[in-house]
Amino acid sequence: MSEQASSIDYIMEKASGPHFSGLRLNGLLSSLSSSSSTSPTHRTCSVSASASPLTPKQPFVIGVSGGAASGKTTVCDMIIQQLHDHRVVLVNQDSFYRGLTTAELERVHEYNFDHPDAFDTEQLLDCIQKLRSGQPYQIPIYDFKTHLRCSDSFRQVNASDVIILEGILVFHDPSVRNLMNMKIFVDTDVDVRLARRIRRDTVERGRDINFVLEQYAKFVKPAFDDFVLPSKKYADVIIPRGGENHVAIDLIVHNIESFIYSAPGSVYTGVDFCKKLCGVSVVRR
Ligand SMILES: Nc1ncnc2c1ncn2[C@@H]1O[C@H](COP(=O)(O)OP(=O)(O)O)[C@@H](O)[C@H]1O
Ligand SMILES: O=c1ccn([C@@H]2O[C@H](COP(=O)(O)O)[C@@H](O)[C@H]2O)c(=O)[nH]1
Repeated sequence: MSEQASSIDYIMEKASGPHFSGLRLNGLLSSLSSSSSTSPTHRTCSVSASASPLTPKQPFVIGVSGGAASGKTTVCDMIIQQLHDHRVVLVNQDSFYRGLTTAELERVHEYNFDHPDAFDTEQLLDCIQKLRSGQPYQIPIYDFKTHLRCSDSFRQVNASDVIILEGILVFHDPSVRNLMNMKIFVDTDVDVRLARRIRRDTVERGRDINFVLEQYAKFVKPAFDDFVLPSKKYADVIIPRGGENHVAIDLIVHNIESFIYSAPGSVYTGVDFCKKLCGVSVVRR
């Protein structure tokens, strides 16, 4: 054990006598949390109480929405990196795209991938419900080049402390949205999103530039205005500039950790949380 960790243990043990009743971490955290959520100026670090209250050890569900190429995946990766002491699973809404039929494939230029009906939301809901109740799930694998799902392989995900659901329309369906304990919207300038999309779709997804621009004007932009932007109002936290915004990401991670450490039935103790605040790595019991 490091010197820093052992000295924190010493301080906490010393404090755990008659004086310790003054440091009830759960109460402290919940009062901090509720005071921040009532103040508009602290809105960026409040946690939504919209999902049903967490039962012991139930995973914390985070929704991350925003326009295509806004930096959602990048933000999720940064959150996951900082939550390295915990079991975190990332679920991409993209994995739940319905594979196109032969007829749809023949007229792929006319297919709207940005409409809510393009996703199998029933299956996505089933996935989040199962993961939330601690069951494993086999997530489909969608191929952006063929517009089909792999018929014989899946991504197996297991029970976790935190579930992050990322996608352009994860706030659209109320039954999915209501499973979330925290909702984040990544807000990136429209020109930046288009420039990134052109690069990604031509380089990584092997698309022709004319197809990308035509698809953008015909489907992506109108669907952003009709479905994605209106769902921004459900967000608890709005991150301007996506992954560049380290301050917002640090605040979010801090808030998630305070919930994990203070959840009823948590495997962590108040000492763990104090260690974490002091920058000491905490190992799950
Ligand atoms: N802050 C950033 N600066 C530069 N490029 C970025 C930044 N964030 C994301 N990108 C790039 O933009 C593209 C889309 O980012 P991604 O995180 O996958 O967005 P989304 O998941 O919203 O589609 C990727 O190629 C990624 O590398
Ligand atoms: O076969 C497909 C499926 C989806 N798209 C586009 O992808 C984006 C959503 O992905 P992000 O990772 O959130 O950027 C959406 O705008 C669809 O238009 C596609 O082009 N082809």
